[in-house]
Amino acid sequence: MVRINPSILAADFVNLQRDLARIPSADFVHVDVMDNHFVPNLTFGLQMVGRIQDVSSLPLDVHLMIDDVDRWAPEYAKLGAFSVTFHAEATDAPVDLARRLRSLGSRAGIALKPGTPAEPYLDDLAEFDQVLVMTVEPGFGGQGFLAETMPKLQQVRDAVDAAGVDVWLQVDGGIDLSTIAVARDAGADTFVAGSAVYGAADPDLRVSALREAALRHGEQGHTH
Ligand SMILES: O=C(CO)[C@H](O)[C@H](O)COP(=O)(O)O
Ligand SMILES: [Fe+2]
Repeated sequence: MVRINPSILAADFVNLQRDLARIPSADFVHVDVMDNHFVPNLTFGLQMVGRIQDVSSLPLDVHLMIDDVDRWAPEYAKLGAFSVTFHAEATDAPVDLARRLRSLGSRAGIALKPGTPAEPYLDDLAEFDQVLVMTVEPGFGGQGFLAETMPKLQQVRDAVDAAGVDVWLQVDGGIDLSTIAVARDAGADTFVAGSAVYGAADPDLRVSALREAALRHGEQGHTH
């Protein structure tokens, strides 16, 4: 199973509805919320994500790069977001927050910055629906893929398989037609791509090409 989630961080913010309609073959639309606090960049908040939820035909994969997630993440679940991912670095009680998100009907994701170890969360994998291993420092699109995050991704993949739990493994940052194979090989099944999709002349064709690149690689040697 391979999921391709285009990030609208690379879309045209004044033509978002048009750009949302340009990716019909995607699985989810990835929505990056930044507060200029947790990361040094600012995008949009609850009101905007509510409107995206209203007009999008794809389910929302919300990535919160904000502080105060205990307060704010449940609000995104209440909007009807399919999945809400908060950063591990932004809360002292990730399991409690994940339970709250699930109780509100959303999937619960936990994200790890490149320098954040996975070990503290590996015993609680069943509490989450998704682990996002960041492959860039969060905050900006268009950055280069950090291959040094791959051992951590593999570690999470091994722990998920050993526990026999259904947790999606997402990568986000610098995913393109070549790095998607590297991340697939290390165990990712859910791929966020911003500039690789919206920088293409035909974004939907690029979604298909990314999916094929991941699947083709999987056939050739992927064993997870
Ligand atoms: O969370 C993010 C940045 O913090 C974005 O989802 C990510 O960077 C996507 O952009 P690109 O594919 O261009 O790297
Ligand atoms: Fe993201």
